[in-house]
Order: sequence, then structure tokens, then C-alpha cells
Amino acid sequence: MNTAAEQTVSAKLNKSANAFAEAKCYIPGGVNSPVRSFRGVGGTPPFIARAAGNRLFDIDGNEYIDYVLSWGPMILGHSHPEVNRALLAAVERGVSYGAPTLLETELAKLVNRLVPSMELVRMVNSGTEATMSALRLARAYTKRNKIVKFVGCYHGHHDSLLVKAGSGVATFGLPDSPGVPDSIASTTITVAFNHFEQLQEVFARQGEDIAAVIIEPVPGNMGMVLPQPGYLQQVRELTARYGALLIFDEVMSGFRVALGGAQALFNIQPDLTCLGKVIGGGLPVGAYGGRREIMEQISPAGPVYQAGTLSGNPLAMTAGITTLRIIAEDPDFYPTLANKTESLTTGIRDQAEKAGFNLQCHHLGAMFGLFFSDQPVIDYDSAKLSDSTAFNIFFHSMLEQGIYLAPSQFEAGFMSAAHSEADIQQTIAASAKAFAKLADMRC
Ligand SMILES: Cc1ncc(COP(=O)(O)O)c(C=O)c1O
Ligand SMILES: NCC(=O)CCC(=O)O
Repeated sequence: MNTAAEQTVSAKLNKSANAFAEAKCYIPGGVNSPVRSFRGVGGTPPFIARAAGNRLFDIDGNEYIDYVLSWGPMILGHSHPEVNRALLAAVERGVSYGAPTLLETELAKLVNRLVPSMELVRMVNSGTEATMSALRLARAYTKRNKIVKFVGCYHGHHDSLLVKAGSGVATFGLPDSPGVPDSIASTTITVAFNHFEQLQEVFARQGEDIAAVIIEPVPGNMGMVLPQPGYLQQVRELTARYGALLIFDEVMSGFRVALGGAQALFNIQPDLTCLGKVIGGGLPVGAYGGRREIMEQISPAGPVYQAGTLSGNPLAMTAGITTLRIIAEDPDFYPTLANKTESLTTGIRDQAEKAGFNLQCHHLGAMFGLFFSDQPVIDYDSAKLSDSTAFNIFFHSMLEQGIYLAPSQFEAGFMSAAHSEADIQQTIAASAKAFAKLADMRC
């Protein structure tokens, strides 16, 4: 699909291409999550053999500076020695018990300390489970059925929220997924992010029926988009006025835009919060939590059922505890990450400008987004206006030069503690070459 850049990459990915072909014989599309397939940008995804620090190593012997970081979790970098040591020791004690452990309380306490709005915390195995369970709880607590979500926000792949979703759904240009019953989709109302008047209108018409508004406070699944000043506060006030719960989906922004997540940064207290990614330190963990009185509705404290054979798994808790302790201990951890992210995005934007391209660069904490657009990007409609062909060519040129970005314009990028100044300069230099290639192709 893509050009010379892609063919050069493919030549370096012979083993991966064969592995991908074989995987497709046994796994739908050859992947266990669609966003890994490179369907949006074309070409062969490198099959990864191992990872260390900020590097990925594929089975063809190529090495990449990684800005995907397993889609966000690896904030300390891959194979962090302290996390690995803790995990190896945990393996020796047995990998799962299906019975209470001290580790679960320890992680819940840590989360409560870092995100105080989460007075009670329930561990699950993924971000999807966290948002799915939070919606059920919100519906039960308010005795209302309708949910409001924002176009281009992604909250996982369960029925209620697979409506006008971002991430892979946006990348592949899918309308709402087949298999989601109309009866469920029709309980989900969608409005544009950053357009408070739309939310106001919805509440004016149906406010008494709305159980919850679920929002990515800093969306990262339509590319990375920033909330307009005061917007999240307005959403908070409106939901409170109508007795609807405000659910912050901080699966991506949690422990990433700041230690306490977007809610700490913008000083907003949601009723419920969903976490995932960083909280598991690379193992499968999600969590939801919030006001005690609401969370006490969850079984067995209350009647709302939610369960999990592997929930609170000792390995996952160990990786999460070790990661959160490390990031919480060092007061310079987030300022350093934020500076690195800013210097990366500023450097890339400067190179784009030199080559005559308009690039919208967003960053907050250790999260960033790049749009090939001369318009401000504030919502899904403006994100869609960006030039995806230019992005695809840029993406493949960067990959060829050993820089691993998310394979879609509708995804965010991530910085880790393991990225050095030299890596950032190498990435900026690679971007200069990628823009030069794009400029050549334009002529
Ligand atoms: C904001 C947000 N919520 C929920 C999810 C779903 O998490 P998971 O993929 O762990 O199910 C994701 C990522 O996939 C996400 O970015
Ligand atoms: N931004 C989208 C994700 O993080 C999802 C990853 C996946 O579904 O594999």
C-alpha cells in the first residue's frame, strides 16, 4: 500500500513477514489485538523477541527506540531490574491463589494515596473490565440507564462503549461494531469532546435518565487531544447538578499525565475512576474505584455483581506495587518525564516546520500526539482532518530508522524514564529525514 519506504522496511522484516503469515493461519488477522496489525499504515508489524529499557528487538535483529511502551504501561521502560526482581521472587511463591493476599490491600492503599478520590478500589484484569464494571455500578447506583460518552474516546471493547469509539475502531474507519445489540447501543449517547454546549443540550433533554458521563479527561485514542481550559470543570458541575456520575477513564492518563492522573492536574474530583496500563507495570491489571458510598454497592459489600478468577493476581499486584512505589518516591520523576516529552515534541515540530509541514504537537506529562494538520485539533472531527497519508509515510520512515511509533494517527505516544537525551536527539534527527522524504515526495 505504501511506497518505497514501506518496501525497504519490509526487506528488513523477512522473518517477521513469515511469522505474520503463519500467525494469520491460527489467529484472526495474526494478532491478539487489532491495533498491532499495522492495518492502518500498511506493511508488516515487526515481531518482537525481547525488550529492555527503551528498546524493542525484533526477530529479524532490528532494534527500535520504543514510544509505544506496550500501549502505555511501561513508564519505567522495559525489563526494569527492580520490577523484574520483585516478579521473579513472586513467581517462587506461586503465581495465583484465588484467595485474598496482603498484596491486594497494599496496591489498593497505594492507589488511594495517589488518587484520593478512589476511596475504595476493586482490581480487575484490564481497562475494558474496569469501564464495563464502572458503568454497571453507575447504572445500579443511580437507577438510570443512559450513558454519555465522547466521540473518538475509547474505553475498551464492551458493548455499551463500542459506540463512536477511537483507537483501532477509528483507525480502521469502522462504523459501530457489528454484534453490539441496538438495544444496548441506543442507551449510549455520544457528544463531541470539548464542546460543552452539546453536553448541556443532551442533559437539558434527557438529564433525568443519564446514569453517567464517561470521559477520557485527556483523550489519547483519537490521537492525543487536550481539554480546553475549564472544560472538565464544566462537565463536573453539570453532571453533579443532574445527579449523574462522572467517570474519569484514566486507564491511559492515570500515572502518566501526572502522578495523580488528570484529576490531580486539573483539580477535579470524579465520582468513579478507571485505571489500567501503568497500574499493572506491564502485567494485565485494571482497577475501578471512587466514592465509598458508591463502591459499597459492589458485591459482596452490596448487590452489584462483578468478579474475576485472576483479579488481584499476585504477579500483577507485585508489578503494580513496585512500579507505583518507584514513580511515587522520586519528586523529580514527572517533571523530568514532562521535560523530555516537551523536548521531543518541540524538536519534531521544529523539523517539520523547517521542511515546510504544519504539525499540531500536543503533550502533557509523559504522553504526546502529532497531527499532520494546519488546524487546531480539539475533537474527533478535527483529528480526522489530519493528513493520514503523510502520517503513514512518516511512520514508515521512522520505523525504518529504528523509531517505533504507534501505527496510527489516532493513537498517542508515550515517554518512559528509560529514554535518554541521546535517544530523543536521535528521534528528532530521524524525524528530519522523514520530513525530508515527505517533502521530496510532495515535489
Ligand atoms: C482510555 C482507555 N480506556 C480503556 C482502555 C481499555 O483497556 P484494555 O485494553 O486494557 O482493555 C484503553 C486502552 O485500551 C484506554 O486507552
Ligand atoms: N490506545 C489504544 C490502546 O491502548 C489499546 C491497545 C490495544 O487495544 O491493544
